[in-house]
This record gives sequence, C-alpha cells and structure tokens, in this order.
Amino acid sequence: MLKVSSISRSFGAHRVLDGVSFEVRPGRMTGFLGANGSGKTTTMRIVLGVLAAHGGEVTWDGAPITGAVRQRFGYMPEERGLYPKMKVGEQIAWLGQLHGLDRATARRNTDRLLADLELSQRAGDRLEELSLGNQQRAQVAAALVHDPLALILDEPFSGLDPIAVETVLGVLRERAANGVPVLFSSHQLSVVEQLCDDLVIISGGRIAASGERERLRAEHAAPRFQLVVDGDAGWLRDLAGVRVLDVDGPRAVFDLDGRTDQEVLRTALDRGAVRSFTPVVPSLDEIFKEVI
Ligand SMILES: Nc1ncnc2c1ncn2[C@@H]1O[C@H](COP(=O)(O)OP(=O)(O)OP(=O)(O)O)[C@@H](O)[C@H]1O
Repeated sequence: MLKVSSISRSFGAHRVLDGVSFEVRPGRMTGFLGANGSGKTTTMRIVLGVLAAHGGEVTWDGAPITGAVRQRFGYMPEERGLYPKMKVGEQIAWLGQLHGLDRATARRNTDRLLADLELSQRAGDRLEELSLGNQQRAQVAAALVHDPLALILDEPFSGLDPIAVETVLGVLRERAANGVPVLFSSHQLSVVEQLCDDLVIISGGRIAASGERERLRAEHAAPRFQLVVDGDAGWLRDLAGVRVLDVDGPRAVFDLDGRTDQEVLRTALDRGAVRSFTPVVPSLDEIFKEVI
C-alpha cells in the first residue's frame, strides 16, 4: 500500500501542501480530485520523488520509499515525457529497458500493451504523427510497460473521447484487479465519478475528504427522496417537515426537514397509490461543492 502522511511543501512563501495524508490501496482505483492549483501535481511529484517534501513522508508497505522501489512505480507526468520524433513501439520498449526489463520482455510487454490500448497499428509511427488522443494512449503505455508496483497518473483521461476513456480504463482496471494501487488525478468530476473506487479530494493544499466513494456519498447524503404517485404530487409542498426541491406532475424530489421518510410515505399512501419512493444519492458534484 502507498501511504502519504502529513506531507507539506511550500514554494517561497506560498504553502502549496499543508499536512496532506491519504492512502492508495492495492487493487483500488483512487481518484485524486481537486480544482486547478489545489496541489495534485505537487503531491504526485513528491510521491514519485521528483520533488522533495518539506515535511511528512511517503511510505510503501510501511517503509520509506527507496530509489529501487520508486524505479518500479509507473508515472504519467502532467508534462508528458515522450519523444515526438521516436517511433511509438521502439520508444515504449526502450523505456521498459530503462526500467530494468530485458529486451525481449520489454518488446513483449510493449506489444501486449499497444494491443490492449488499440494502438498496435501505430507502433511504427513517430509519436508526433499520432492524434493527441493516441499520443495520450502511448503515454499510458509508457507508464505501464515495466509492470509497475503502483501507478501514479496525472490527468490520464483529459482530452480523451469516451471510447478512448473506456479503452484506457479497461487497461488500468486490469492492473488494479491484479493488486496494483492506481492513483489518478482529474478535475473532471463526471470521469472520476464513474471510474474510481476510492476518492481523495484536495482543496487549497489540504485534504477535504477521502475514502471509499460510496461511503463518502452516503456520509454526505442529505436525507433526500424521490416520490412518484398517481396524479399530482404538488400536495407535498404543503406538508410540514419536508422541503420540496422539485415537483413535476406525479414526481417530487424533497429533503426531509423534521419528518421521517416513513411518515411521508404513510401520508402519500393515505392519499392514493405510490409508484415509487427512493432515496436520492448525491452526485460527486454535490459532494465536491459541499467539502471544498
Ligand atoms: N515549481 C513551482 N514553483 C512555484 N509554484 C509552484 C510550482 N509548482 C506548483 N506551484 C504552485 O503550487 C500550486 C499547486 O499546483 P499544482 O500543479 O500542484 O496543482 P494541481 O492541483 O495539479 O493543478 P492543475 O489541476 O491545474 O494541474 C499552484 O498555485 C502552483 O502555481
């Protein structure tokens, strides 16, 4: 497991990270979410040892991370590091060798990854000849070629079309399923909402919330319900103890504000047929707005 404990970092007088702590668990896709400038890239650079922390530590399986362990991490940096003039397949295999693979294994891993990322046809092209989306797939391949112990990916989905998101996601999920902790940053809530198991939300260099996505949702869930009745649900507006957010014919969405869900349900049943009565789970968007 990758553990970040109380890390801090300043640039001049600007404190960019302030006591940042979270875990990236094996076999989990962890979304690292925050607005522009909130400290995601700085945190990832510190995890990778590209940048020093001014306080705190990063550990792997309980021990401070050594150079040898870091060498086995996979990193997709924000600035993207591949060579535009070099052929895609050669470049990825070469990066595999730089990470310690023998030539045959590097080649084999490259072929498999390019196939999984649906990029095999472009293996012989120079990187600069690829579309931006395909360049991004190549960057993902570069981060994965040496079968990393852990994956740290800075905005791996930005700029990808929905089909490419699915393809890249499939490859990352397979790694996660094999026990690799995967940390990926994003400021696209909708992307993170679908893709992550765990969530770390950073705001102004501090962790605003972290943990299992579903637990965070449940914790931040207002007691909100949707009721569908026969006829018009407008009567709910006059019921004390509920705050109606929306009524659209037979459908109403409301928060409880003093009355229990069972009381509202009984009232509705007294008035006629109830077609559905369901809790409304908040979107990540709502959680995000609430915690930052
Ligand atoms: N080398 C640096 N020198 C000075 N300030 C820096 C440096 N690197 C980052 N910062 C500042 O640290 C803050 C956090 O930046 P960081 O890149 O970590 O944010 P981020 O969450 O990754 O943002 P984005 O989503 O825009 O990539 C910003 O205010 C940024 O200007």
